[in-house]
Amino acid sequence: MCETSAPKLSMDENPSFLRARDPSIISWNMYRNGLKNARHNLANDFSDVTFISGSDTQKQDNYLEVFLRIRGDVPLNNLYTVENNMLYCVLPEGSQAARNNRDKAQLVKKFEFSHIFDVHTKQNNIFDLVIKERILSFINGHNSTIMVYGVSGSGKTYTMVGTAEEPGIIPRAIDYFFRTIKIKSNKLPCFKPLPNGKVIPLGSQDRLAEVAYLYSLLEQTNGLYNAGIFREMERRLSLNEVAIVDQLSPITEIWVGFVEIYNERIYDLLEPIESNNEQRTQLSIGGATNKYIRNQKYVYVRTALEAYQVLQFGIQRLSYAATAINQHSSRAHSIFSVRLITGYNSENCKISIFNFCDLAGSERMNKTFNRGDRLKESTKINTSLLVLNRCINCIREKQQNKKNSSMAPFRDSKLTQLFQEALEGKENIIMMVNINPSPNMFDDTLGALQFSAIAQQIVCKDMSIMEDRNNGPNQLSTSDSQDDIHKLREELELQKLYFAEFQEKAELALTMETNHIKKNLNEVIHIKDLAIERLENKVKELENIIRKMKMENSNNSIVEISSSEDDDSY
Ligand SMILES: Nc1ncnc2c1ncn2[C@@H]1O[C@H](COP(=O)(O)OP(=O)(O)OP(=O)(O)O)[C@@H](O)[C@H]1O
Repeated sequence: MCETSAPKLSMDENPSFLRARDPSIISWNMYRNGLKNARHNLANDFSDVTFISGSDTQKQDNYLEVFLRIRGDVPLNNLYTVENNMLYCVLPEGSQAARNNRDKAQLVKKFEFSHIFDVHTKQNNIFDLVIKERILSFINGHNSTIMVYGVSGSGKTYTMVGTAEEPGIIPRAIDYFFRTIKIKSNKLPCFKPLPNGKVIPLGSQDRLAEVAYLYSLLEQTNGLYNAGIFREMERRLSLNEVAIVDQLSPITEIWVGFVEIYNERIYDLLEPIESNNEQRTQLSIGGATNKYIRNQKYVYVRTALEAYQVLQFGIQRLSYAATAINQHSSRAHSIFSVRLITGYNSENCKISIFNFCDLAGSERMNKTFNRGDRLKESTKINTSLLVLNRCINCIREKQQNKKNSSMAPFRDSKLTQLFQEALEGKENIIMMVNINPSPNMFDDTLGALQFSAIAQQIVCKDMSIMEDRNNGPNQLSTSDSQDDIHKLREELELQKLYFAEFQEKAELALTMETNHIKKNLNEVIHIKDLAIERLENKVKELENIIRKMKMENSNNSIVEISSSEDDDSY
């Protein structure tokens, strides 16, 4: 058995590509320190000289990324305006928010997001901007979670799953995984992921049994129908470009799991359907710090079609119902989980996990008029979302005030127990908040926006997604690229000299008579400007090299799919 949790990276342990390979960064720090000292000593004498602030070049905190998607088929009604990554909303007359608002001058609220996907956004825009880079990171061994949050009917499931014509994040991700890492479609699995993040080798009987289990699930879905839809979707998605993997590890296996949390109970959506047993088995949570779902079933898949069919198998069993807000409303939180096992042998393999978490939507009783089972469901949904809100609030407060000793109530809901590590910023997690801009949903929407405002203040560990891209799928291979890199090294050496000269001048300036300093500082600033220009050129050159590498790889590569510019709906 091999120990297998994806490495958790911090900025210090794993500097990103540029940091790791760029010796000029050391000079940059020297330069920055030099400037700080110079500013400290000289600010009084030369108030007209603009210094670059030390904080400008210091690493910023890495905040949880929160994206907003505004439902596309509902007019904005002049209530919402998007400007860059800001959302402005006018409190509509008659809304509870307007009634509660004591400060009459402040009838507009402002929320900032990592990015806003407005009503014109296509499904592929979200995938390209938010998910693609995380898939590359996942292929390189890092865990990722995406959580969609919002009021009932705001478009969460549409964003996550989508339709046959407009596939959402999960089908696109499935298509992307399998086009990037091609697995032989008749291969038997060698290892199996356990729910606790470990992996076990499989004996020959077990390997056959796993494939038999997959077939038994596929038989129970409307396989042919799904296959037709998927083939058509796959044909259109295949017009989109994917990353290229030159070399696959000898062991590369994909397994998928799918659970729902319904009425605060966890059910496996991939467990066998027992025709004579209506009762579903409830699963419990295990693990001390890293929580997992005990006995969760993972299914081995070798093609995108198989993965898609297993997804559909689970979706058919998800708890949906019609409510006054949404004809097809998810009554449960669902977690579709992809596990990738890579490595060389049983002693040396690792697993990475990508969780797609579609939260059930909050809903007000006075909007849904729910009764009976629906009412019980909404109460449980609202309670678990409230716990999520409280946890987010508490984490934010603790991070901002280290003396704050209050405990976040993770244990109060299954959802927050499972995602505690991620919510605390220790794993890579992003949130997609969906809103329905209809005026009668305003008060509920405002609640979701306020949640997002708090969530984005959570500080996360830096997962340094960037370095994976450069160490992983796109590797330097040709002699041309080597030459280019060699030239860049020479350029960097030159820059180091520039920075050293700059440092020397700055130090000299500090020791001089006041009337000489200005002249020297002007020289220093000139050298600095030159160095910055060179740095900028270097970045451009690097970009060109990477572009060139991709083209070269695409000529020799295992996988190459051309892109089509005129297809913007996929
Ligand atoms: N961007 C969009 N473009 C077109 N239709 C959309 C869009 N977003 C949502 N819809 C439609 O709105 C309806 C509600 O969306 P969806 O079921 O995804 O909401 P939800 O947030 O998941 O709701 P619930 O929490 O109740 O499950 C669906 O019919 C969906 O097709």
